[in-house]
Amino acid sequence: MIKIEAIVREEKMEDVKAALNEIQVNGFTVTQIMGCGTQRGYTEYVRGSKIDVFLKPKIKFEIVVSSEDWEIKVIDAIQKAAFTGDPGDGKIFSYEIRNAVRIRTGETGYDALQSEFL
Ligand SMILES: Nc1ncnc2c1ncn2[C@@H]1O[C@H](COP(=O)(O)OP(=O)(O)OP(=O)(O)O)[C@@H](O)[C@H]1O
Repeated sequence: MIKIEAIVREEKMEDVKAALNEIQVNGFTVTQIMGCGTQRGYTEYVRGSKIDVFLKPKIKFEIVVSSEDWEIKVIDAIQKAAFTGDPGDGKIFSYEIRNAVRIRTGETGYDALQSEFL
């Protein structure tokens, strides 16, 4: 099993949700987070006042899939949906995970994922 973490712009949350629904991934976690990338430590003017911005609000998606084919499909969908071409579009990470458990049934591993599409 592979976990994909995608950190995207707040305003791209609905587009990414729609893209995941489109490819029939409906099990995922969304969290409001703060983060910084290469834009770290720049200056912004808010209502005439200068502020040093370090962390910016972002949205994190977490999706666990059962195969590399699904990993590619999910990453491709997120990349297209979250893209603007401007700095700060975000990052996608993926890594292997050891196990999953469906609490209701006790199923583990692949069986614990939503088997009708993964
Ligand atoms: N090396 C990293 N480790 C963990 N999280 C990271 C890392 N780099 C970026 N992030 C997370 O990704 C978010 C988005 O990063 P950001 O888009 O600014 O990346 P970037 O590499 O600077 O891209 P860009 O060149 O498009 O600005 C950050 O706010 C942070 O939450």
